[in-house]
Amino acid sequence: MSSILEVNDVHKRIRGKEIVQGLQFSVEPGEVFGFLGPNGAGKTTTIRMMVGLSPITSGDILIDGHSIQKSYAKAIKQVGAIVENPEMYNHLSAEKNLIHFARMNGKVSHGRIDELLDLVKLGHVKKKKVRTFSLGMKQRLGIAQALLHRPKLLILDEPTNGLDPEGIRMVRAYLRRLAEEEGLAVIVSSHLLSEMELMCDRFAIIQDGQLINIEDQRFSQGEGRLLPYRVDVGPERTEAAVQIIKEAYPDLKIEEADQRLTVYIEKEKVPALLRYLMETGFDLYEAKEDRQTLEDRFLQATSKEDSS
Ligand SMILES: Nc1ncnc2c1ncn2[C@@H]1O[C@H](COP(=O)(O)OP(=O)(O)OP(=O)(O)O)[C@@H](O)[C@H]1O
Repeated sequence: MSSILEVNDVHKRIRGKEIVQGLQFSVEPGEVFGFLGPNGAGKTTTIRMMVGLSPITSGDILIDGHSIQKSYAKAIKQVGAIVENPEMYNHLSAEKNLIHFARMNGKVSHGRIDELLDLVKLGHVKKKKVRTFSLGMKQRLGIAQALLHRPKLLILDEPTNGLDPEGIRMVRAYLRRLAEEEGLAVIVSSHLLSEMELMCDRFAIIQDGQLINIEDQRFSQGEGRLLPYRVDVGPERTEAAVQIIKEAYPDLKIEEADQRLTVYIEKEKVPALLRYLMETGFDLYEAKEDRQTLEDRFLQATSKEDSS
């Protein structure tokens, strides 16, 4: 499968300051890709380069194989973006707004406009004036607008900014649907970890203009995956518990550290293991999945090395 977006060793320098330093990643059709980083990390600057709003100092960005620098028209044709707040005419209805933007885009059928209004769940209020809309409804209309020309890549800078939890939940739900049903690739930026975790298939963590890590959530979910499970049977009995587990589960990977044991096991098999330990005479002080939260991993990834 060929990537819809390729960011190749992109640098951005403004007045001698390196704001983006060699970013490199790609985004595939049908995935929701997050761009995560603290304030000032360089997310907006990178997104502005992706859509040709800001020149690239060195490196290149390809959209559907076309360089945004050398073949701007071809590249941008595949992009729908909301980088700043979507411009809407408050005195016009949702439908009229889309008709207006459709005219600027060339040919867009009324069918497409209705389809998009339904997709972002505004079909029932399409005749209402935008000034009566909540922020979340305006955001959704903005997304419909960005999708008018059937782009392959949708770019949203902080799409849930200023939304309440219900609004965030809705944005999340239809972005996922768009990616799955239309094969659209979606890039969202945010400084909120919890949002990225819920919304994205993968996300890049950036800090000080550098890519620190790419998390692929698809590998950390799903059946058959071995989870680290920490079991505390009391420090004196840890060694004995390891032996007894090995007898019944000879293939299980077991680690012992700090007088605690960690087994790598499928979630569905955990109750049987715990039952087995209790039936063989062990007390269980604690038994829980030993997975670092995203927040732990993020803090670990972004914590700076002590330079002293
Ligand atoms: N035109 C400019 N001139 C000078 N510095 C700039 C300019 N644009 C951005 N910067 C600096 O580049 C860095 C990255 O900014 P950017 O807006 O891309 O970060 P961000 O990750 O989007 O942050 P936020 O979440 O706050 O929007 C910041 O330190 C910012 O001050």
